[in-house]
Amino acid sequence: MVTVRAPATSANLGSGFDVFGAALTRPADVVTVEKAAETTIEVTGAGAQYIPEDPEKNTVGAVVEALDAPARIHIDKGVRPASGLGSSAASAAAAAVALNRLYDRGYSRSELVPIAAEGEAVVSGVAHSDNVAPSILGGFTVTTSEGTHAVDASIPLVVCLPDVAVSTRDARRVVPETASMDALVETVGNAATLAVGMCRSDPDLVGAGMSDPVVTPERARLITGYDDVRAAAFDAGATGVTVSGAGPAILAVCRGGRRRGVAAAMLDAFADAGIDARAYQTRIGRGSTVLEE
Ligand SMILES: Nc1ncnc2c1ncn2[C@@H]1O[C@H](COP(=O)(O)OP(=O)(O)OP(=O)(O)O)[C@@H](O)[C@H]1O
Ligand SMILES: N[C@@H](CCO)C(=O)O
Repeated sequence: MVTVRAPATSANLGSGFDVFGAALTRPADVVTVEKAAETTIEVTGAGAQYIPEDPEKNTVGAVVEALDAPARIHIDKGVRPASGLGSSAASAAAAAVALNRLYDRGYSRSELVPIAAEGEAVVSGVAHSDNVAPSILGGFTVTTSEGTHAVDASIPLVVCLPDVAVSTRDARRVVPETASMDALVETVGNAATLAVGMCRSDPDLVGAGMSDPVVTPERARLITGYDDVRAAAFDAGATGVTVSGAGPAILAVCRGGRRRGVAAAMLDAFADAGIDARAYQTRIGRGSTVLEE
């Protein structure tokens, strides 16, 4: 038996659509696997009632297939589905690390990233790796078709999760098919600024580099109260605010000591819009951890 904890993640970070990702210290999924002749999946925890236990429909089932590793699997969800916090990816990441150990497949953490990404194709139609990469490797990650680079960074964050669901599949439909050269130049500049900020663990640079003129404005329209929550976070001292992944969670970058005030301001703004929400005071953290084997 092997048990692995895989953290929630925030993908895109604004300017790095389908490329950037960051592991969060909390929340997390915990997946336990035991060898079995046939794969069965049991799901408990946050939003379990919305998650299929059929291996054909669960992200973990695709990982079992890719590793040829049938197992009795228990998923304890800490990351609510359709959150923008890499819920589907956290389960897939934990399962990839756990099944690799259980069956002694010998893949490196980096080699497990595309394997876990097969699960994302099951739910969103695209095997994007920007959530599974940080959930496995930890830190800030840059993922391209050539592979993933991970950087340890110490950046305080708040993620505010409203009590509404936005599926990645739906949120990908609003992504523009084209962008102007001006928008491209602005985005490249911002993404590069953010990457430098991560290497320096500088929340001012990271926050400034999250601005994105292409995808985020379209995604923000799907989140009731977004503009007010964003403004409230800036007023409380956030250095940057954007949609986390495909939403509806909203990510705020903070300097040390500002998270409590930023979290309270974001919750108040959602409440003013008539929406219940919860806030996680978190930071960029480590990837999947083996808890028991
Ligand atoms: N193991 C799993 N954990 C969570 N969701 C799963 C899992 N397997 C299948 N799903 C399905 O995936 C969908 C949620 O995935 P989706 O990518 O939309 O959200 P997310 O992972 O929270 O978001 P994001 O990728 O934007 O961070 C739901 O329809 C859910 O039923
Ligand atoms: N890059 C993905 C992350 C969400 O899973 C998107 O924004 O659609």
